[in-house]
Amino acid sequence: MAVRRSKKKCLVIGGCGFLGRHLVEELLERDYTVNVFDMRSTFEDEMVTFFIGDLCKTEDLLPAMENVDIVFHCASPAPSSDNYQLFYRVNYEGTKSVISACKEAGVQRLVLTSSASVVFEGVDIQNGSEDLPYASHPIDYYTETKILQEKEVLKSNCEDLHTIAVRPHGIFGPRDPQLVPTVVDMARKGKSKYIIGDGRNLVDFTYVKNVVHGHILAGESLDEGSVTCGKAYHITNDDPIYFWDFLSKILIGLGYAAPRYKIPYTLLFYIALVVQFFCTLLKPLVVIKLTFSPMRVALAGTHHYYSCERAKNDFAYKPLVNMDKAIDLTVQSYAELRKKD
Ligand SMILES: NC(=O)C1=CN([C@@H]2O[C@H](COP(=O)(O)OP(=O)(O)OC[C@H]3O[C@@H](n4cnc5c(N)ncnc54)[C@H](O)[C@@H]3O)[C@@H](O)[C@H]2O)C=CC1
Ligand SMILES: CC(C)=CCC[C@@H](C)[C@H]1CC[C@H]2C3=C(CC[C@]12C)[C@@]1(C)CCC(=O)C[C@@H]1CC3
Repeated sequence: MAVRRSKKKCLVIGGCGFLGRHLVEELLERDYTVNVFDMRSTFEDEMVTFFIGDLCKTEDLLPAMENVDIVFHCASPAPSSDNYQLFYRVNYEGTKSVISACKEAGVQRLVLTSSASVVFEGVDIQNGSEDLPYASHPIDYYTETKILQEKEVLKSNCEDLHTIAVRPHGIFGPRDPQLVPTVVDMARKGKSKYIIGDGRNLVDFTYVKNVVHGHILAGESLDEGSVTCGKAYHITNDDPIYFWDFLSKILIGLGYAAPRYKIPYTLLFYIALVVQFFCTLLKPLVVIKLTFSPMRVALAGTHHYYSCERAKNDFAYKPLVNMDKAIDLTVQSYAELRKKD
């Protein structure tokens, strides 16, 4: 008689990262058995089996996929890196390795963490649905390879491997290495006094626990014949907020002053483009990290918020934590970044 496993087993690729580790914690809460695959180790948990390797190598992935029901692929190089080769290798070629490893190991469900930015070209998007076309001029290399990656995952959906792409936007929460630390760094350097544009551009910032909830529901939905197979889904807080109100709440919560002085969006965007051009010319001699890259200026000065109706309809998604509570929990978790008197 075949032995029936009672618990579902999953693998989180990128499980030592910000989103990945929150996903691991919630999967354990919901009684899944969890494997983690990552190229680095950032925490220990006796309930988790860790595999260290490079996702671009199928042979590294295979041992981690043994008897796995659902693979969550949420690994990527940091978006702030400017290295096209790295993005292409990990996000595109690496994702193809993940797909072949899933097929070879007999995994039936694959959930990709994509990004809502795959449709963003630097111009306003208001309540955008998943039917928007992919950006024909993506705002950076990261986004360009997230598009390639998502296309590959969705087209590999077949009878044996059911795939889905979750598109979060602006993830924040405890242990995020990117958003809150960057904003605080800017404040400490006196660069957070300015508002780009009129300050009334609405944006999705999504609390990490809501993103995790969306991923788990997406994975659970991938039954044979489900409408969700081969599709992309926005996962948001379903509560767009003025970009500058969000930043102000984080800054004030941590004891810093809110941005006050308005700079015209178009002016700053073109300045950022020119500065980026000179930085590229100087790259062989010196590497300069721009605080106001054209990508950041575009993200800070335009509307970009998305509808999550499809996720609500197809797998009953609804955010678990509202915006005020999410900001509060996030601010409380960053005691070390609080302004010292
Ligand atoms: N942070 C955000 O606001 C958003 C993130 N996303 C996506 O969510 C996912 C997770 O992002 P975060 O948790 O913020 O990033 P993170 O940088 O905290 O985690 C990514 C993890 O991937 C691992 N990784 C990278 N290359 C690898 C390789 N070759 N082999 C094995 N592991 C590798 C890293 O070691 C890291 O632990 C990414 O796919 C990202 O594109 C999407 C939308 C917004
Ligand atoms: C210009 C300024 C005031 C920037 C400070 C905040 C930024 C560090 C974040 C604001 C929006 C964020 C964001 C991302 C990274 C961090 C921000 C630029 C992503 C690019 C991360 C990866 C994605 O897939 C899309 C995100 C969009 C929003």
